[in-house]
Amino acid sequence: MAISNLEFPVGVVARSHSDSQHLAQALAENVAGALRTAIDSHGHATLVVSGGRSPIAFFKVLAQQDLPWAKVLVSLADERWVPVGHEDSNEALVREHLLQGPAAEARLLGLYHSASSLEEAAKLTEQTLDDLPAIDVLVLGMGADGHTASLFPNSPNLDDALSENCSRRCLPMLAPSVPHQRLTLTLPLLKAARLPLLSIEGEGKLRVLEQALQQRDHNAMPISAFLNAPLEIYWCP
Ligand SMILES: O=C1O[C@H](COP(=O)(O)O)[C@@H](O)[C@H](O)[C@H]1O
Repeated sequence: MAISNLEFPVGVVARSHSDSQHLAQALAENVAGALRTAIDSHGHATLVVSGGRSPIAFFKVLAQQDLPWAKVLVSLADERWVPVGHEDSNEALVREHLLQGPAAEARLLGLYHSASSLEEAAKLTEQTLDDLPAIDVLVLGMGADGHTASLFPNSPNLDDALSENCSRRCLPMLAPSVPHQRLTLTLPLLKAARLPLLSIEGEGKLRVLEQALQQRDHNAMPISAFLNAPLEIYWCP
């Protein structure tokens, strides 16, 4: 299947790349260009990225881009509720693969807090997010179950997190995979990004995307809540 065979709403652009490395290069150039534009327009830029395994190649190319990195704030769309030293930490992934070389000058706003419960941690993250300016560039990923950020199918709090009127910027979520406990940015904050991008790889995820577009069931496939304009989708087999 090719991504060009899928029917997207007006204003959703899908870009196909030959492989992971070409996707990473094109995505990094687009993100770097948008960060430069943001810095030219308001003096600083805010980039929110996803975790998981897929973004590593993109992070490495982006880290080498010629940018005034000290003017860039990097944060995360979601976090696994594990300390930053843990191998599953999304923040650790960003530190290891993005905040290197020239990009080491960027500031990182992490989401993780140690607390007595996941709910308490999410409240602390909510306070942290007071320091997050409007998002210039958002790079979402998507899991094979149709989750994006840590908006997991059928998780408690999902309805609230996907509501346009959600009063919280961060909510606790439960993933079906280990680590179960997650912190996610909620839909209104994510959807306010000036340049929202979605990066996915593989035939399997393309079929998940197709299903999400057809079913439009946000509870079963939360990614579907984001499949509307404006959105640029990057895909490779
Ligand atoms: O758990 C997560 O999964 C998704 C997808 O990850 P991937 O490695 O399959 O691309 C990711 O977007 C999210 O940030 C992460 O916490």
